[in-house]
Amino acid sequence: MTDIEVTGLGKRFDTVDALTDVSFSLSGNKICGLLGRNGAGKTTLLSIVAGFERQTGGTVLVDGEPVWENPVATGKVCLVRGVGDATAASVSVRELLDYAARLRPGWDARYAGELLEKFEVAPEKQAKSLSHGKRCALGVTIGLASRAPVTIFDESYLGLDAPSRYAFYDALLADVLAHPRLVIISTHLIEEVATLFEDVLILDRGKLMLHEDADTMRAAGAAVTGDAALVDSFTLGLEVLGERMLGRTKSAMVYGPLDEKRRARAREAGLDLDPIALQDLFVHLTSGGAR
Ligand SMILES: Nc1ncnc2c1ncn2[C@@H]1O[C@H](COP(=O)(O)OP(=O)(O)OP(=O)(O)O)[C@@H](O)[C@H]1O
Repeated sequence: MTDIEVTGLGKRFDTVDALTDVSFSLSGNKICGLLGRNGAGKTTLLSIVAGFERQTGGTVLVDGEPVWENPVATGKVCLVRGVGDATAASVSVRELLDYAARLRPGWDARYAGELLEKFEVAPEKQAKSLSHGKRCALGVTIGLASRAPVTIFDESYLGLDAPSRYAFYDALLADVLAHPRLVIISTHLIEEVATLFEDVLILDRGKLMLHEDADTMRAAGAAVTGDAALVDSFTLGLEVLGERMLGRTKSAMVYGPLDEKRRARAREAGLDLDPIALQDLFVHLTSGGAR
């Protein structure tokens, strides 16, 4: 089991503070979601954690070791950024996987082959000549088959079409169950992957806004559904994040804990209470002005 300890992390690019005083720790075998709007600092943070980029302040430790220019620490982290940096290479897919196999002690060649078949990526093709979606598929194949103790997908599956994205989610879940490890998924498209997350980190303008386990986050609000008039009466005085109508039925997303008395009132009124969608919460928490 590998752990990551980030303390007071800062990164300045010329005049831009991409990260400011970010601190958190992750340990245990689980899937964590790193959420943030465009420009929030996700790629910068993950690049520093993987040792691709050097911080300008603070520390990042992997199993107690600083990551910058330290192969002991960086060898434990596999970061797939976008389509995967490696997929731009002028080599065949097969050669690229052979290279990954030499680099990654946990590499599973048979599994990599199965994934290529699943995503219909031809091993003899030049990696950089693949379509954008197939390069994404190759990137996530390298990430999954690396079996690195810390595997990071930085928006790396977003170029996949819907069937391939769901194939990726299924493969990830099955593989993490069979080979437990720490996985970090960075995204701003949350709905599809939200159910995979056990932990959620939200970055906002370079600062860590929230680090919570996903169940606690979902319990921070509720979706109240039922007859529109009854929903309106129930939500009076509560913070409502959004509403949806379907005929006479309304669903309102309420932010803030509901005590047992209120929950009983909802039941008596025939209203349904469900956990709030992570996406709705994310939009609410980070919508303080577009950049
Ligand atoms: N090499 C760089 N030089 C200058 N500024 C940079 C550099 N890399 C990132 N930045 C700036 O740092 C901030 C964070 O960028 P970053 O790419 O980490 O955000 P992100 O959350 O990954 O965004 P997105 O979701 O749009 O990919 C942005 O303001 C960006 O312009």
